[in-house]
Amino acid sequence: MKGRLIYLIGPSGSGKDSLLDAARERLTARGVRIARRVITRSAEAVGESAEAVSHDEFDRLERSGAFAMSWRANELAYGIPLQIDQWLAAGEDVLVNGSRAYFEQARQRYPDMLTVLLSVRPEVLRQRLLKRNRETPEQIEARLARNARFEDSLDELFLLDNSGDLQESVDKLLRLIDR
Ligand SMILES: Nc1ncnc2c1ncn2[C@@H]1O[C@H](COP(=O)(O)OP(=O)(O)O)[C@@H](O)[C@H]1O
Ligand SMILES: O=P(O)(O)OC[C@H]1O[C@H](OP(=O)(O)OP(=O)(O)O)[C@H](O)[C@@H]1O
Repeated sequence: MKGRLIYLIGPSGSGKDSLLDAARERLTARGVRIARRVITRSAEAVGESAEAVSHDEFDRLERSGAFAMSWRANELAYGIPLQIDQWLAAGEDVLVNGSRAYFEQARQRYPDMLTVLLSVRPEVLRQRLLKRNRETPEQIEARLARNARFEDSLDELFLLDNSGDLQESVDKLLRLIDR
């Protein structure tokens, strides 16, 4: 039996990384793998949950077929290691921190994927991005402007509002996965 891909998407600052970190133990207990992304961000900014590489190294990995999925956004490149296909083939569910712009390509490759769109009220989103303090104010405005592209353009997905308490969002995510 094949495992299921869970494709978590949402605006920058909606809380994808926070949600995955907070849910990690309970996801692991359910046998859900969390894909570790490869990102061309500094090791310092990328944290523990991803692998930082240079642009050259990223291009080399991409050319050699190391990624099941890869995309570019926000001046960065992101790759999901090919290993997820082995996990799925072995019947394990895999959760990926994905991209809205890559949604159709992901769905073509994984037609049965469960898509979860994390959302946050716009005024809360700007405040969270400013408070996170990882990007410059210009980069934050560019990320907020990017969201207009995706309004009403995505379908067949579950909405998960993360404007409130993070633990409640963890509970909602697990309920969606358990359905
Ligand atoms: N439910 C929440 N309540 C309050 N702050 C949150 C919540 N979820 C995330 N945050 C904060 O919002 C900021 C953006 O979250 P992050 O996980 O980095 O988002 P993303 O990975 O989607 O860009 C972080 O500073 C994080 O601590
Ligand atoms: O097409 P989009 O939906 O806009 O997504 C573009 C990229 O931005 C996010 O990355 P990341 O979580 O590293 O950035 P963030 O922390 O700023 O959201 C998301 O996970 C994608 O990799």
